[in-house]
Amino acid sequence: MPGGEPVSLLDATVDAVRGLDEEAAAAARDRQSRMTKPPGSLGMLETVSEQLAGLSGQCPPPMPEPAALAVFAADHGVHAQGVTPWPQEVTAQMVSNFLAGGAVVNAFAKQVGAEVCVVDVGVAAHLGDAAGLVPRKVRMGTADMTQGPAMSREEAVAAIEAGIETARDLVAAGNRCLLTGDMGIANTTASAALIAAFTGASPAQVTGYGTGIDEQTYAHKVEIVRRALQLHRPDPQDPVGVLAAFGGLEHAALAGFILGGAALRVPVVLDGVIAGAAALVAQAIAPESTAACVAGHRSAEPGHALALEALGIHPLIDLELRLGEGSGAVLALPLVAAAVRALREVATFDSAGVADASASVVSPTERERH
Ligand SMILES: Cc1cc2ncn([C@H]3O[C@H](COP(=O)(O)O)[C@@H](O)[C@H]3O)c2cc1C
Ligand SMILES: O=C(O)c1cccnc1
Repeated sequence: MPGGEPVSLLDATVDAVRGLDEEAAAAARDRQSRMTKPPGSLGMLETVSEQLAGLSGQCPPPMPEPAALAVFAADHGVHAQGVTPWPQEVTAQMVSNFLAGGAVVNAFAKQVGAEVCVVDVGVAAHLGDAAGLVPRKVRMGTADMTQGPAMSREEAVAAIEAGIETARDLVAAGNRCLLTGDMGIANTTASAALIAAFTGASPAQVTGYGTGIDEQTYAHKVEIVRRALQLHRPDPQDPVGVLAAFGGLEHAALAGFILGGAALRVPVVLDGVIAGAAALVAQAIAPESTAACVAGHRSAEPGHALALEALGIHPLIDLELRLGEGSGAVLALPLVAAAVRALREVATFDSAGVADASASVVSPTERERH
C-alpha cells in the first residue's frame, strides 16, 4: 500500500486466520456416517477428522505428516520468588539435553517420527551457537511479575512473531502438523497467572504443583499468583498487555506459533498447561485460531482443564502427565493421524457392500452400480 503503514507480521497473520470450512467439515461428517462402522463409534476421532477437514478445506484432509515439534525455551523472573525447587540454570541445561537428543520428549518424538526443533526465545544464559538451536532470544528471561511487568509490549510482540516465523518455516519445510513444546523453569506460575487473567478463575483454582512442591511452597505459589494479578489488574481484551504483565517469552512465542499454524491452516497439537495458557492468548488475539488447535492431552495441572474449557476443546488423552516439553502433544500425534487415516481409507457401506442398519441388504446389482 503506497504511503500506508507497513502491515506487521502479527497483523497480517491475524488477518489470515479463518474458522473452519463448513462444507468440508460437513462432507467429513457425512462420510463418517457412511463408513463401515456404527455411526459415532469413533467418538472424538470423528470430531478430529471433521475439524481437520474443515481446517484444510478438503475432505478427506491430508495426513498430518510429517509433524514437527517446536520447543520454545525461556526463563522467568518470578523464579526469584521461590515458586519451584529447581535452579533456573536447568532451563539452559535442558536445552542442551534436547539438542543432544536426551530428553523424554526426544524419545517420544522418535517413537512417533516427529522432528524436534528447539527455539531460544529468552533463556537467561548465553547459549552461543549451539548446534541445531534456533536463536530467537528476545531478552535474557523475563522480569519478576510480582515487581512490575515481565516484559515490554514490544518484547511480547517480538516473541509472538518469533513463534509465527517458526510455524511458517516448519510448514515451508514440508511439515503438515505442528506440535507445541516448552521449557522454562517456573513457567507453571506464569501459566497460572495467564489462565486466571483470561478465565477469571481464582489463583487457588489455577495454581498447581508444577514439577513437584510441598504444601508450604504451594501456598506461597498461590499467594505469588494472587499478588501478580493484584498488581497488574489484567484486561483480557488486551492480550499483548496480559502477556507483557506475566510473561513468559515462551508463552508469547507459543501463541504466535498457534496463530501461524492457524493462518496456514495446519493443525497445531497442544501439549499441557503452558500451551493451554498460550492458546488463550492466541484466542484473545484471533478467536478463530482455536479452530486449528487439537488438545493432545490433559495435564495434571488444575489450570489446564480450566484453560481447555475456556477454549472449548477436549483433550484426546489423560495419562496424568505433568512434564511439559511437548510430551503429551507428541504422544497424541498417532491418534490425530489415525483419525485422518480412518476418514481417508475406511470403506463406506456402499463401496464395501456391507449392509447398514437402515438398508438391511445391499443387492449385488446395487453394489455393482457403485
Ligand atoms: C529436569 C526437568 C525437565 C523438564 N522438562 C519439562 N519441565 C517442565 O517443568 C518446568 C515448569 O515447572 P515449574 O513451574 O514447577 O518450574 C518447565 O520447564 C516445564 O517445561 C521440566 C522440569 C525439570 C526440572
Ligand atoms: O502441564 C504441563 O505441561 C506441565 C506440568 C508441570 C510442569 N511442567 C509442565
